[in-house]
Amino acid sequence: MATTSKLVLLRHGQSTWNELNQFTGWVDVPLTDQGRTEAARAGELLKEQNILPDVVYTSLLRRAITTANLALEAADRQWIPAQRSWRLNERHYGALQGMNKAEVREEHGEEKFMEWRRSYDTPPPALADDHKYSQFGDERYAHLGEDLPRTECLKDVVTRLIPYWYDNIVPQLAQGKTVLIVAHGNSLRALVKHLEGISDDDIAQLNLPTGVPFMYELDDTMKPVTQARFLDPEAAAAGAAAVAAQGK
Ligand SMILES: O=C(O)[C@H](O)COP(=O)(O)O
Repeated sequence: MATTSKLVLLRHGQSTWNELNQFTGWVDVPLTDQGRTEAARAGELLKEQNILPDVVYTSLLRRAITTANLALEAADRQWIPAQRSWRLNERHYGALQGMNKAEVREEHGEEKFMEWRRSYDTPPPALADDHKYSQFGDERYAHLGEDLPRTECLKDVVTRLIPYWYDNIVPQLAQGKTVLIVAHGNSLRALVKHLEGISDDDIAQLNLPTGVPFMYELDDTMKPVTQARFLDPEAAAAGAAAVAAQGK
C-alpha cells in the first residue's frame, strides 16, 4: 500500500519588521511578543491535532529558528533533529530591505510595488555590499562566496530551494516521516508553487499568514493527496488578508 507522509509548513511568527511594515528579506530581525505567542500557539495546534514532527528544517534566520524552537517546545518535540539552510531563507529583497512598504508603494506606484513584491521573475534593484542591510561578509553565508544574492525574484528562490527539497527533505518524507519546515512568506510560497503546480501568474495571489501551520499529505511521488489544511483556518484567513493589505 502506498505510504503517505505529512508535511507541515509554518511561516515564522510576526517579526519586528513585519510589525513596522518594512521589507525584511535576509535582514536577521527577531520576533515580536505577538510573534512569540503565535509560535507557541502553532506548537499547541500540532499537539492538539496529534501532528508530531519527526524532523524540523529552518532557514538561517532567527525569526524562523526561534519560531521552530517555541513551537517544538509547546508540542513537546524539542528533541527531534533539526537541519538549517540558507536555501530556506526568505527571498532576498535587494535594495528594498529595510524600506517601508507603504513608502515604496507611494514613491514608485502600485504597479512597480506589486511587480517587486509579487511578480515571479522581476527582482527588486540589487543591494550594495556596503549597505547597512547587506549580508556581505556575514559568516553564515561565507561558503556562497560571490554567489551571495544581492537581490532575488521568486523564480530565484525556487531555483535555490527546490534542490534542497529533493536532496534533503524528500528522503525523510519517503521514509514516511512527518516533516516540519519553518521558514518565510516567500520561501514557502516557492515550495507551495512547486507542490501544487501553481502558474507563474497565479502564485502572485498567494499570501501566507505568520505563525499558522498548514499541512499536506503527500504520496510516494511527493504529490499532495490532500489540499493544504491550515490548523487554524480562521486565524490563517485573517493573517493572509493582513499580509495582502500590507503597503496599502
Ligand atoms: O521579507 C519580508 O518583507 C516579508 O517577510 C515578506 O514580505 P512580503 O509579504 O512583502 O513579500
